Amino acid sequence: MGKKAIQFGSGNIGRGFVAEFLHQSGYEVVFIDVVQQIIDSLSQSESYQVTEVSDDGESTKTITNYRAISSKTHEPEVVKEIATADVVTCAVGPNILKFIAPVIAKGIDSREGDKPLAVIACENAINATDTLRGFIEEHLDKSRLDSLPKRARFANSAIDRIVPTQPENAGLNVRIESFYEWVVEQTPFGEYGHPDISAIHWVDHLEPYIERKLFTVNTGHATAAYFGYNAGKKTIHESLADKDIHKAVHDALDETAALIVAKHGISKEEQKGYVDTIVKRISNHYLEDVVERVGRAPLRKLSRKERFIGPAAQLAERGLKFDALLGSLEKALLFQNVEGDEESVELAKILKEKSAAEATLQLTGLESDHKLYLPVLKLVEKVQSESK
Ligand SMILES: NC(=O)c1ccc[n+]([C@@H]2O[C@H](COP(=O)([O-])OP(=O)(O)OC[C@H]3O[C@@H](n4cnc5c(N)ncnc54)[C@H](O)[C@@H]3O)[C@@H](O)[C@H]2O)c1
Ligand SMILES: O=P(O)(O)OC[C@@H](O)[C@@H](O)[C@H](O)[C@H](O)CO
Repeated sequence: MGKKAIQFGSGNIGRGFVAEFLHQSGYEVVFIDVVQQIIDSLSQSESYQVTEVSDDGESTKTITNYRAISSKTHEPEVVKEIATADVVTCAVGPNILKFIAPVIAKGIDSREGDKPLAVIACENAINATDTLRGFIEEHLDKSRLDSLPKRARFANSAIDRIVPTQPENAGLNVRIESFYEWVVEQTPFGEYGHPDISAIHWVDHLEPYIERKLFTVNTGHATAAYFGYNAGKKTIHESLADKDIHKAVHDALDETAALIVAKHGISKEEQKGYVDTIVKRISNHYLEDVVERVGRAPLRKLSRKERFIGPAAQLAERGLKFDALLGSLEKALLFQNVEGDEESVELAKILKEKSAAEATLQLTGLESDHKLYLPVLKLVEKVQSESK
């Protein structure tokens, strides 16, 4: 039998990145989603195209050898597929992991244990696979937990490729940037060895990679999005063309660079080169990446380990500067009541109805004795008083 991968989430990253590389490595891909329209489109087509766009022009790859199943209407089929798969990946969003866990648990429970399933969550979050594993374990047959390592192995990953919201008439086709990075822990696979997926850079320690990615690409991206949104810009490219926003992004990335250099032993020169590449990437005008996509789900982005509070808290602990990150945070707090974004509506409600202390705790999870707590509390008070 050929190699089979189950991909939860057939959205931008699912189709445009994960499935592309699974396909390239010889896997049949079974997409699992809950949106019937996308299941139908995938089921009724034999191929779709992934087009890389850059200054060097366009280059298109055709993806074939896939099927699609709805976990909403056909859960038993999904369980059967997982029982005989080599790999489970997901790109559904960090808040959705708890919803896909029960069916993955059933699939793992129905495996016998000749070779473990490789589970790799491909989300923008620190240790998303560990989070998914925690939810899966809540649903596993407790009497068989001893044999879990023979039935499944779990590896954290860092995934980087900009896949913007696609034009409405694009169908299944995806336009993306040519750059990509997919880094995954290899130690969890132990004696079995990691799965054979050509795009992946396998490492023993993921933290430097995931923190560098989240606190550079995503901190810079989100800073451009929130400043841009508040200045009436449409895209990230347009935002970065504004010299004040460009400076705000660089200032924030100078601060996160200080953390990355101090914590992970990456040289200043290497980090500077990385930052320059990232700013060039997020400025890519071919991508038409709208500020609402990049700023989406502000409650997740404001949380304790995420792209602003995560690095700012660590900088504060080290006695290093974090003022520019506070500037980004202020703009993020103003991303309120954005059409189609439930979290932005909830953010507005929290800031309106809660005291500054309650809102600070709920939004950021910062401990009241943390060095970052008071500066953030003051910022929350300022945003609240200016909104009145
Ligand atoms: N787009 C990017 O540039 C990019 C890059 C790197 C990482 N990521 C990360 O990848 C993840 C997905 O992002 P995206 O941009 O592809 O989002 P997306 O909204 O395009 O895709 C998410 C998909 O998950 C599906 N889904 C939702 N609930 C589900 C469920 N219960 N079961 C199965 N499928 C479900 C949705 O229907 C949708 O098709 C996020 O964690 C994001 O941070 C995105
Ligand atoms: O996906 P989010 O909501 O965590 O962040 C939005 C963008 O910054 C993100 O999708 C980037 O495009 C991506 O992380 C690039 O690798």
